[in-house]
This record gives sequence, C-alpha cells and structure tokens, in this order.
Amino acid sequence: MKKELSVVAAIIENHDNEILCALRSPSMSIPNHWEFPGGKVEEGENNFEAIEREIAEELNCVVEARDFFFTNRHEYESFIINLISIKCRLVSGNPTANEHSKLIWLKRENLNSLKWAPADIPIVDLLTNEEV
Ligand SMILES: Nc1nc2c([nH]c(=O)n2[C@H]2C[C@H](O)[C@@H](COP(=O)(O)OP(=O)(O)OP(=O)(O)O)O2)c(=O)[nH]1
Repeated sequence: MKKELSVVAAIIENHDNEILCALRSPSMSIPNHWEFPGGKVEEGENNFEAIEREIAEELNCVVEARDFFFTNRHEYESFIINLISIKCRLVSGNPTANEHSKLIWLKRENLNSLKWAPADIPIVDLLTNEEV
C-alpha cells in the first residue's frame, strides 16, 4: 500500500496581491517543479504550527497561519499526498531561498505559466480564479 503523507503549503501574498512561488531544486524530490513552500506535518503538531515552522526553516522569515484554503489529495507513483494549502500572513523578515532554487512573486493570472508539482495544480487553478 502507498504511504499517505500530510504536507502543508503556504499561500503568502504581498501588498501587490502577488503570491510567493518556490522552485524545488534539482536535489529535492519532484525536482525543478514549482510549489508553495512548506513541508511534512510532524507528529504532535497541528497544520498551522507545521506551516509556521516550515516557513521559518525554509525561508528565514516569520508567517502567521490565517485560514485553510484547499486540501488536495493526489496520488503520485510512490506515495499519496494530502496537500493542505493555508493562507499565511508575512509577519517579519524577507522570504529567502535556503533550499529552493528560486523564489518569485507572481500575480494570480500568471501562476499558470509555471510548471507546478502535479498535486498543486487544483490549488493554482482555484487561486487563479479567486476574486481579490
Ligand atoms: N512543500 C511542498 N511540498 C509539495 C508541494 N506539492 C507537492 O507535491 N509536494 C511534495 C513534495 C515532497 O514530496 C513532499 C513534501 O516534502 P518536503 O521535502 O517539502 O518536506 P520536508 O521539508 O518536511 O521534507 P524532509 O526534508 O523532511 O524530507 O510533498 C507543495 O506545494 N509544497
């Protein structure tokens, strides 16, 4: 049976209504695909705690988890992912790529131009069509 993982992913928006997109590096799993920064939920923490921890570790900045956006269950070849996207507010610091190859801010209408990790596509589609 395939392993099932819970992964939290941050939707962080700046004052120009642009959304932070992160490029997975060649050495990461699902390499060279774009994602919302985040990672696996660890034992004993809730989803909001997990995303705040992952962002501090990965991007050297502080976010506050605000609202659940959408959870997408996706079956990859070797595992099943429950990708929990969470709207987050940037509290302090500037997101910096520690592990990712690149970070960019994109307007909703341009999100579709990137090559996203397959599990992210329904979330990207919802964001693209979201009223701001
Ligand atoms: N963080 C994140 N991971 C995603 C997204 N979409 C997607 O398919 N994934 C996959 C990639 C990985 O297989 C898994 C998350 O693993 P990760 O490597 O980012 O998490 P982590 O920091 O906890 O990992 P690790 O170093 O402990 O192995 O979920 C996404 O939008 N954000």
